[in-house]
Amino acid sequence: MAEHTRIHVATDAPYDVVVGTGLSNELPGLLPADAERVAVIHPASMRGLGEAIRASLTAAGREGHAIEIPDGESAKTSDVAAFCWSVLGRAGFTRSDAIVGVGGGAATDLAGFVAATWLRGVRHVLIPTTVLGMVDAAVGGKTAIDTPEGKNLVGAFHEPVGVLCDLTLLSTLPVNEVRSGLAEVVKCGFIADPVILERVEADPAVVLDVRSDVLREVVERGIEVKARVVAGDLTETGADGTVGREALNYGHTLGHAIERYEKYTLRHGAAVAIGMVYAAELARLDGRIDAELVQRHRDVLGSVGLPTGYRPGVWDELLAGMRLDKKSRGSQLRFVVLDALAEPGIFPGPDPALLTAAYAEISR
Ligand SMILES: NC(=O)c1ccc[n+]([C@@H]2O[C@H](COP(=O)([O-])OP(=O)(O)OC[C@H]3O[C@@H](n4cnc5c(N)ncnc54)[C@H](O)[C@@H]3O)[C@@H](O)[C@H]2O)c1
Ligand SMILES: O=C(O)C(=O)C[C@@H](O)[C@H](O)[C@H](O)COP(=O)(O)O
Ligand SMILES: [Zn+2]
Repeated sequence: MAEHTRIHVATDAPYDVVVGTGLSNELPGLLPADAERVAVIHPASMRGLGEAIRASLTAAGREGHAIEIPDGESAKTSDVAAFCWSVLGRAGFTRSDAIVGVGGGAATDLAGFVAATWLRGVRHVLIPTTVLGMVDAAVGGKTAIDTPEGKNLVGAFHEPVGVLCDLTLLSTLPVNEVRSGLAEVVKCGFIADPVILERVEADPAVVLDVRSDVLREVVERGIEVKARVVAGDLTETGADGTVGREALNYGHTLGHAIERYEKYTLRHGAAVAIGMVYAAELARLDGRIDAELVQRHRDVLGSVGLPTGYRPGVWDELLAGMRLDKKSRGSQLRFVVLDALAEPGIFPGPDPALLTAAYAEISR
């Protein structure tokens, strides 16, 4: 397979997602030449990598600052954002300076949010270190922090100027994190690129191997789906009458409610996997898809070790959590569903009895 793949994200401020191995030489070329100061925002567990990037920037004549944030979802808070703003302020970051976000999706969501808000927006490059970050979180410009009321409730659309996906960084990633990332990859399979599903079905074990060409292929296919969708509808307005960017939210309505209910101890991808099976059951009960396609969700997700059901007895709490989903309009819930394989659609305001019946199907 080619050493480097460049996937172009053709939005109004276009950029490339570079996928390959040993990509450290690429960073200087992606950073704006006039950025004198560069802040490297990284989680505590990525201190070695963050410091190495900071040192390489300093050696190349820039003023490098490392900003360490907590691991995982606990980075996505207003307190952590305020800490980053404080470091940038004390170091004198101006509008021509830049941010590099390194880490999983939580770190890149926070780094992107800081870049979006500092001086109302400075340029940033993202270096995702998880499968999920590479295939999804670092691409497309959705940045966010959580509030106690729910997930990603505060944020902005702010695109990076470049994304570096160095596959060698995945060598330390626990297999459960690989599984979580594969949920978003599989999501891209169901909403747009069924070849992804065929690759997983052919050999689930090889897809879980971060050194395999198959993992690389499905990651690249997932990035291509995301790049295509966000280029058509960056800010999720669906203005051309199609489902647009909301398609990428497949499985997330229930998924986000479960994540919050679990206090973020369940991986994002695991929650989204359950949410996709729920959305598939909802679509079947509404007569949109058949039982075979629902079973395909369970089989593909289950084959890579993702959960496909959730506990009974918590429906009311989950329903309350879903009301703050960004696709809701007033008191109406809206779900991304499939009308057929690779044909996503919106199901606005399902009957409450249908919502409960679909939950019964995943919580037996
Ligand atoms: N902005 C978007 O479009 C978008 C898309 C999908 C998901 N997300 C967000 O992404 C987040 C989930 O991201 P995630 O699944 O990457 O989880 P994460 O960022 O929480 O990272 C998971 C854990 O793995 C560690 N880690 C990261 N890279 C590692 C590596 N190479 N080796 C060993 N450990 C490593 C992290 O420090 C963390 O403890 C959620 O907050 C989700 O909402 C955003
Ligand atoms: O990029 C998008 O658009 C997505 O919906 C991708 C999702 O995988 C991602 O988890 C996203 O952060 C969810 O967005 P939200 O708008 O529901 O917060
Ligand atoms: Zn997601």
